[in-house]
Amino acid sequence: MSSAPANAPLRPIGVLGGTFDPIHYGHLRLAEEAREALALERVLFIPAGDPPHRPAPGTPAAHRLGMVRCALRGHAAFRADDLELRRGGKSYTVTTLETLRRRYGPHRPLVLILGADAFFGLPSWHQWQRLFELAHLLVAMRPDFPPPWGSEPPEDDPPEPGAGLPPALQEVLAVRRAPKLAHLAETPAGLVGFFRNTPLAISATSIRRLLHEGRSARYLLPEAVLRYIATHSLYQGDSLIP
Ligand SMILES: Nc1ncnc2c1ncn2[C@@H]1O[C@H](COP(=O)(O)OP(=O)(O)OP(=O)(O)O)[C@@H](O)[C@H]1O
Ligand SMILES: O=C(O)c1ccc[n+]([C@@H]2O[C@H](COP(=O)([O-])O)[C@@H](O)[C@H]2O)c1
Repeated sequence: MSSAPANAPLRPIGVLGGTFDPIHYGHLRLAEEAREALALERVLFIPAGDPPHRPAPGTPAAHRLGMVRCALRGHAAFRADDLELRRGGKSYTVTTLETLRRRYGPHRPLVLILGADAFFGLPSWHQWQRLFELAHLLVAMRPDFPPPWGSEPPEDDPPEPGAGLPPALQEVLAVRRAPKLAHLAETPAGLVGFFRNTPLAISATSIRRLLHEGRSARYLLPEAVLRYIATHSLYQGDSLIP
């Protein structure tokens, strides 16, 4: 039985989709900081079966899911969710959010967490405008990409959208940008929050490259994931490196 009072506000659910080839500390730290900042009840890590905007991943979906499960073990609020793997076809985020909206009901805040690189490409996503009907967006910094906001504002001011953003995103932000992150917990969907997460210059691409070259990837991803990779002899072939 839940210990929350009957009229307690519904805590938001975080959603972090990715190819996770492999999962690394950039993903995990982002999810942890988002969980803390927004008091997320849980964060769902959703490996894409067939990621829409990139070539098919070199690593089978079962192994990408296996690595996510290894990485999340022991964290009570983090869950691997294989809904996109079970669904088959292109892993459109809009379809995933429709499923989650049915699962959690109309009132629960859903927060789609994504890095600045993914956010810049948003206008090319399948039915991207529908995403805002289904969830909020929390946009995180990535050191190798320009931040989605312009010059760095003083700590207490909300960051302003950057001039380099595609016009379609500027239009969306003019209406939907949340002045405070806390607003994302107050309604089910529709806002965009900019997140001052700890910038970590870690990517799955750089990890695949290190492993392919026989170099160490320690401390870029959990030891349990490195053991999984060794056990299953992953990331040894040329075709896995772009
Ligand atoms: N270091 C990071 N900091 C913040 N966000 C990240 C980081 N790495 C990945 N993300 C975000 O996590 C989500 C899933 O990323 P993905 O699984 O594609 O990892 P990746 O490291 O970008 O992979 P690849 O190098 O293969 O493109 C995306 O929204 C991405 O922007
Ligand atoms: O729905 C879309 O059209 C769409 C287009 C590109 C990316 N996505 C999702 O964005 C997440 C990050 O994608 P990627 O390729 O950076 O791993 C992952 O969950 C993808 O399924 C979704």
